[in-house]
Amino acid sequence: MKKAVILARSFARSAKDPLRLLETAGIQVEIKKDPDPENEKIVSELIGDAEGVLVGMDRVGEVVFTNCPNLKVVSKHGVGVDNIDLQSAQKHSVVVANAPGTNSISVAEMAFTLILILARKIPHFFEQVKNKEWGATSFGLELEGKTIGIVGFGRIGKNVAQYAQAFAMKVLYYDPFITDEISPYKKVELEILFKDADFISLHAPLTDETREMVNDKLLSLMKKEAFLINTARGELINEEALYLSLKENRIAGAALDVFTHEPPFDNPLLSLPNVIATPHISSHTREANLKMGNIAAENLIRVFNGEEPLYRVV
Ligand SMILES: NC(=O)C1=CN([C@@H]2O[C@H](COP(=O)(O)OP(=O)(O)OC[C@H]3O[C@@H](n4cnc5c(N)ncnc54)[C@H](OP(=O)(O)O)[C@@H]3O)[C@@H](O)[C@H]2O)C=CC1
Ligand SMILES: O=C(O)C(=O)CO
Repeated sequence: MKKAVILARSFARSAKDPLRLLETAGIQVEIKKDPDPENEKIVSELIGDAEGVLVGMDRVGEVVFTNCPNLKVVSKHGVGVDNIDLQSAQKHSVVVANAPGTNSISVAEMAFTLILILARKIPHFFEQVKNKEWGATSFGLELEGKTIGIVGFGRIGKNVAQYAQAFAMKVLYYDPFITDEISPYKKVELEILFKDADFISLHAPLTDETREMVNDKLLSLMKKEAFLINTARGELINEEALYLSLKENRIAGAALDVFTHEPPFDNPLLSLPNVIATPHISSHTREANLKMGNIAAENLIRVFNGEEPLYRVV
């Protein structure tokens, strides 16, 4: 009987159907809690002699591939595969698969939720009510007529653009891999996007090109009233530069679902009054969790059966 270890945290919480898929396929499933997803040694120990692993943000690199020679497939419970060393996987002949599109609605809805929360200063007013202070102490903003800049115009970015259009916002996007204009949106250079947008939402994958793409130079182009929203990956931003921009009120605020190191409990960004944060939960809805789980399970089963996964990365 082939064995698969499940490390993806949200899978373990509500994965009735995907779990049934795996068990019906005759796979021995072990659900384990990963206490330190960035530590490859621990990840290796948890995988042990299993042939398959279903991961969330658990780091899978050379250490894991070397320590787990039985491993045949790494199935990502989600989209971004930046936590998996793809070159190393190829070197060790391990298949990597992911679940594109399964969480794009949830993440786009989350990004837009954060935009609305920032625009209407919800955390500030909630604190105020809890402190028994009633009435408006400051003004929010309407979205109508404002400009949103979307970095990375893939599945999630395009959903965010649709929502923005429904709010009568102007939509700018930057994506070097899209050559044609996608009407009614406007493709622009990254610098123009940072200069002109009132809200900037990041939706690019983490790659060598995008790592710390949001640096001091780009941040310095932003309007003083503009907000940055990141539901993609923390590493897209140089966090030190962002900290200074926010601390010196050179930009209005930021909403961050993701950080360079997670959990970010010691991250100074969390001490700033103009930052709101969530614990990497943009895809955590019942609907997306089920879709991610089913595709991730199906990918694993297919590779175990000697077939192509639905979405092979390498
Ligand atoms: N917080 C969370 O819980 C979640 C975070 N995510 C993150 O969001 C990212 C985007 O997801 P999704 O929209 O589904 O992915 P997609 O692949 O559909 O979209 C990403 C887009 O960004 C483009 N891109 C690549 N490089 C750059 C660059 N240098 N600058 C700008 N754009 C670039 C891609 O082009 P091309 O396709 O040609 O490479 C693609 O069009 C994921 O990679 C993941 O890291 C995703 C889900 C949940
Ligand atoms: O799908 C992804 O890349 C995620 O980050 C899911 O949490």
